[in-house]
Amino acid sequence: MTGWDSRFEAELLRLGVQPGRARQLADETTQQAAECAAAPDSLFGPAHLYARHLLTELNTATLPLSGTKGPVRLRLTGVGKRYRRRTVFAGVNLTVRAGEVAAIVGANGCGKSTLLRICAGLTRPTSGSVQRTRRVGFVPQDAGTAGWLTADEHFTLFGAAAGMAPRRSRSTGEHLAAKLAWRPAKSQLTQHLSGGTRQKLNLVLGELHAPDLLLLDEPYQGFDQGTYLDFWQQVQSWRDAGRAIVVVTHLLHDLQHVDHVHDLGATA
Ligand SMILES: Nc1ncnc2c1ncn2[C@@H]1O[C@H](COP(=O)(O)OP(=O)(O)OP(=O)(O)O)[C@@H](O)[C@H]1O
Repeated sequence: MTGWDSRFEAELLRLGVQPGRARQLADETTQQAAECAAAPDSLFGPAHLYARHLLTELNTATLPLSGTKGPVRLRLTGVGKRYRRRTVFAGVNLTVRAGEVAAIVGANGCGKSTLLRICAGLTRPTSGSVQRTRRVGFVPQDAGTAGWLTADEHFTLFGAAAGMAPRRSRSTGEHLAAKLAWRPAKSQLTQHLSGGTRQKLNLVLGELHAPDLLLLDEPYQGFDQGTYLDFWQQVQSWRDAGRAIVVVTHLLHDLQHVDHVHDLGATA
């Protein structure tokens, strides 16, 4: 067994896969690489990232086990934010565990995006504390994409930041895009994509490195009805794979898909 294989198997075990199943998945993965005459790391990227992706795909993660609670991925305790003398919100408590989806709702301007940025560690709270897992994916409301790059170039760039090999970043990106019914054209620049497709790219980039915690700020703006439904199906598969998800939304019919609702209007 190579170092990559043992790291892959160890990550599967750490994520709660049964030893026999973990060994079987490791064997199958090694065999796949051998068939492509490639080293597993050049084909699949880092072992721990590939283990997480594979579990999402297979929906075989055993975290959380039904009836038991998964580990805490995000905990806000008494979090508040003030801009100068204006209090935006105060005293926010929220705990999201592996395998749970939380929604942050509230009127325009009550601080939903600010709270999500605090969750991501991009904005400092004025009070309270934030505990979060290390592997976080953040999908901002305004796509953080570059108009002069193609989708593939974005995948490679964002993947590299997470230590993923270019080939693996591209194949993962294309695979995730397909789940949103999008097939990126090789040479099309992002500035020529429609708003909804740019938002799909934004979502794929947030998920590319298989984070434990996904923070999504109204991620479906510009999606058509079919893609909107695909998006929620994706959320369900992330949840089943043991990820924690926080979604900012103002669409009340989204709430049927979530485990917790935090009404920020109530804590402003
Ligand atoms: N950097 C900043 N400096 C000063 N005020 C800010 C800053 N960022 C946000 N605000 C203010 O904080 C409040 C909350 O903004 P935020 O964008 O978080 O609200 P929101 O609930 O996400 O709004 P929407 O539903 O319209 O997207 C607003 O009044 C906004 O003007």
